[in-house]
Amino acid sequence: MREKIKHARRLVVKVGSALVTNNGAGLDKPALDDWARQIAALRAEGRQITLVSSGAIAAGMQRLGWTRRPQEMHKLQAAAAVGQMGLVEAYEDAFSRQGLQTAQILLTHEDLSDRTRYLNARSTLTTLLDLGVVPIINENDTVVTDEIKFGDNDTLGALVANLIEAEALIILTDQTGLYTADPRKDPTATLISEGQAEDRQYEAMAGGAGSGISKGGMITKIRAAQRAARSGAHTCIASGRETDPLLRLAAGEDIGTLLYATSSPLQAKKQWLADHLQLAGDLVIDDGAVEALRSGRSLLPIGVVDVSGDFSRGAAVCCRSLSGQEIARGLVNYSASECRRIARKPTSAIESLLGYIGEAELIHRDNMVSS
Ligand SMILES: Nc1ncnc2c1ncn2[C@@H]1O[C@H](COP(=O)(O)OP(=O)(O)O)[C@@H](O)[C@H]1O
Ligand SMILES: N[C@@H](CCC(=O)OP(=O)(O)O)C(=O)O
Repeated sequence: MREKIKHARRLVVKVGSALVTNNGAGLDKPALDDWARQIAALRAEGRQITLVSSGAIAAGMQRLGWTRRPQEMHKLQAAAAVGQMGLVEAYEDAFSRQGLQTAQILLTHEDLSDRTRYLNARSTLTTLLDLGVVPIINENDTVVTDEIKFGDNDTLGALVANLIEAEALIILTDQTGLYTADPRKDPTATLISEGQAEDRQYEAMAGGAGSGISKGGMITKIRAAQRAARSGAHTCIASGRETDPLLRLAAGEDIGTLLYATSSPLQAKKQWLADHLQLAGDLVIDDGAVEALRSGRSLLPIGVVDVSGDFSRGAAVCCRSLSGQEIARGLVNYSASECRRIARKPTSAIESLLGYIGEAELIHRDNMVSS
């Protein structure tokens, strides 16, 4: 199984706050130098590496002399603005010593849910990689609101892996991998060497963040592996404090935890749809429509019993069963008010109800992905 990482040509490496800031003590420059050295060696083998780095808030807090992570959004955003400066400066220094150029990319979830901006982000990133530059990505913490945030950088790392169709996502953290329980709380917990990313049993083993400066914890890493697997990327969770973790993983060595992808990759557009963290509204559908969607057919207005949200044509919406379960998500051909008018009606009635001939389907199967 470890051969999967050995043969990966395009990789995303995510490093967490605890590592980058040495548990909040300030930017760990020797650690940054060490990752830059390993990444330079991987580049020299012809691999393309994108780095997703946390640490802006933790570094900003340290620069501002704050010892406790504030609760207020504006203070966190201010700390991120201060810390991001130091973070990219330190990375630029570290990579330039290896003869590599870097580029800073700050993203919000809104950037990736808008199709045009998503495609722009993808072509900029792949151009940078082709130029031999190492992109360094973080969430654009200074402008995000709850509605448009990824929330944690494990999720961001997975979405970036999907965006650039990377073959591997390597998450470096402060533990040697995924354990059967949080090793900080359960000393009998044992390391899991590998398993299927889609295997639901791992979620139950994973707890929250290990320190006050990190955000995600192990659960977001497991979910990141599930997300990355949808585009065929395999995920490794390993310690950033071991000797040469990136080089050893890339050589196929059995360290950390490998959560491998098993299902065939979703088509790129469907992948983009699946990666939407927020949807514009809900279409509640009857049992017949649930069955139609599950067998890969389009959604027709007749199967829709209720519509919630205020969305326009082309928005990404959720299709839910009568019991509230998410069945699929897709790009809708009609606005929310039009959907309400044609819900429960046969396709033949669309023209007389709306006054124009639109698409026969409310959501075409090419624009839909099952959940
Ligand atoms: N099953 C588990 N296996 C390993 N670590 C776990 C597990 N459950 C919770 N954790 C915690 O997750 C922490 C790593 O996540 P986090 O603190 O968010 O780090 P990072 O800043 O690298 O994202 C570990 O320090 C550990 O305490
Ligand atoms: N964008 C934030 C990252 C927060 C975060 O997700 O941290 P972590 O759980 O350590 O990966 C920052 O740079 O501080």
